[in-house]
Amino acid sequence: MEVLVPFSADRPKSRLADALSPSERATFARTMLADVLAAIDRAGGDPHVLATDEFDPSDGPVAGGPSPPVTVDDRPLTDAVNAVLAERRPGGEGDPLAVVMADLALATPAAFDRLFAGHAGGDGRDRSGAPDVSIVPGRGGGTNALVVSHPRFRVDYHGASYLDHRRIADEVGATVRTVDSHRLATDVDERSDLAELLIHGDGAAAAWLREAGFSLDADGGRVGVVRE
Ligand SMILES: Nc1nc2c(ncn2[C@@H]2O[C@H](COP(=O)(O)OP(=O)(O)OP(=O)(O)O)[C@@H](O)[C@H]2O)c(=O)[nH]1
Ligand SMILES: C[C@H](OP(=O)(O)O)C(=O)O
Repeated sequence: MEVLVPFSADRPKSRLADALSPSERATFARTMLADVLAAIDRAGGDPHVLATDEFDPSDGPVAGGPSPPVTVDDRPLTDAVNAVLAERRPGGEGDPLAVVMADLALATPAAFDRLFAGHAGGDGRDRSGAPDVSIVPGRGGGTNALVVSHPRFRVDYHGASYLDHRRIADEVGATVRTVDSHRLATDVDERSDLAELLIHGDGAAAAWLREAGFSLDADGGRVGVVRE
């Protein structure tokens, strides 16, 4: 299955400005991207990066790993993803298309395998009974991942996009499966999300955080992070 991975190459992770410098945010975003691409690849997905600017996936902070094709489209996220959906027509002439955000730093191959299950995509899996659209809700009402098998479904990101996507699916007559996954529901946007990565992450991004001096702060209330 083709897996579109939107990536803000030129202006990443502004909400982490209170924890990381601009250059650190760029490196951290690329490191999370590398973890996500590796997990997709190991789940049998075929990643394709949709980036805001040119960059070379093979020339980054993480050696090795997949070096997927990169399409550059500097339009806003929603417009860029909808242009691909309109061209591919997944579930029409085209195979199902997954859309997975590049900041799902806890994602594992098993989590992606559960998401892809049932949506045939040239892998011969039986689609009988499969949903037209699978949605992975993110923290704060977002949409962390989708699998689309309906030619008229379109995205509308930001805000309570999970609810927007359920409405859009209803409007086009698409059946929906909501995928409840702790690992795929955790997108790393803000300082508080870094604790999740230190607790549950075992990839390059978690290692990068530790090497940058971050550790858990469990002194009172919800666990956070401190930086030495
Ligand atoms: N192609 C593309 N990807 C985007 C765009 N904005 C965000 N993304 C990617 O979409 C996913 C979700 O991004 P957000 O967390 O909303 O935005 P972000 O740029 O990572 O972080 P913030 O600057 O804090 O909003 C991440 O994989 C981003 O790299 C965009 O305008 N175009
Ligand atoms: C992509 C977007 O992320 P957020 O802006 O909510 O972090 C969304 O989930 O709709």
